[in-house]
Amino acid sequence: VFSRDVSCIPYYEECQKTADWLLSRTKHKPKFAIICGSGLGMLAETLQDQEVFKYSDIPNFPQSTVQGHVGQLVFGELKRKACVYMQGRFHMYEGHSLYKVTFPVRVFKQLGVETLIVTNAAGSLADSYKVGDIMVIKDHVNFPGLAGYNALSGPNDERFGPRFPSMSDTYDKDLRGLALDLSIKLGYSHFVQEGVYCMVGGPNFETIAEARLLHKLGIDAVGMSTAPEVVVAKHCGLKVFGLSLITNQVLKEYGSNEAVNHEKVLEISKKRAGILQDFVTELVAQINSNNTN
Ligand SMILES: O=P(O)(O)O[C@H]1O[C@H](CO)[C@@H](O)[C@H]1O
Ligand SMILES: Nc1nc2[nH]cnc2c(=O)[nH]1
Repeated sequence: VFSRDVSCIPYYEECQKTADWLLSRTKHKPKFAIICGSGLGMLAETLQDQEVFKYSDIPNFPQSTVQGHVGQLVFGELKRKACVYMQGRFHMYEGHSLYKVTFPVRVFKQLGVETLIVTNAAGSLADSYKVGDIMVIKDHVNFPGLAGYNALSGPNDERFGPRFPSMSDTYDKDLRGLALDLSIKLGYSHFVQEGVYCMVGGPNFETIAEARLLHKLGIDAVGMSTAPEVVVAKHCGLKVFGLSLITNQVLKEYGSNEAVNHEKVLEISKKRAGILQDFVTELVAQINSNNTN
């Protein structure tokens, strides 16, 4: 489940075939790819001149199985910048190999994408965060990766990137700075934070003891995605920027009956998607006007 089946057709060629299939059907040449987190598919709604491809029609693409993840790629223009949105991501807990989870990122690279923007729904461990806050991801802890369940496990294809990629500067410093400046300009600074995201395997939410452990480790927000996509993006030379929407507080005390569930996560995502959409739209516009890209 966790590493790729090395007996399948060559991975690079497989990604290229999918990229070529898409390029022959869309007029857009995206420089930005945006992955929509749980319940955040509507981020793509502001795209102009849309072209939509269902995952079930795209060669080699996995299928979405989680509620709140529609399962289609949407190409279009945001402030005249060509973008591709992934409405529905793949998670390790769905049973996809990490090679499948990260397949779209490598396809994006072969489409000519230069910047990957990841979004996710996450629970907060930081005491100062509130439900509805947006966290600019400064760094991550890839728990499955640390335990050997890494999307880069298996033979390394140098055409994607090096065997031992550095991850010390993964979330682009300039883009983080730009986002924090933008949050002030947009009047968002009272709910925009910067912090560390942690990926756990899921699909269960945290026990109290696990929540306390993550809190002690200095983690600000926890979810079940993002790290594999980001690791693969960094490996193949994409710029990375990430936003977590805080959909719930992770319980750290016994005796509460406030337990989180996926429906509550989706409810908050739906409520805050508009704000996240504006943030991403303005950021994409600024990246170009500031020549940060
Ligand atoms: O990370 P995304 O896909 O936003 O979704 C998060 O929300 C779901 C749990 O409600 C999990 O899939 C978790 O990873
Ligand atoms: N692991 C985990 N994933 C989430 N996704 C949204 N909220 C949460 C949470 O509290 N924990």
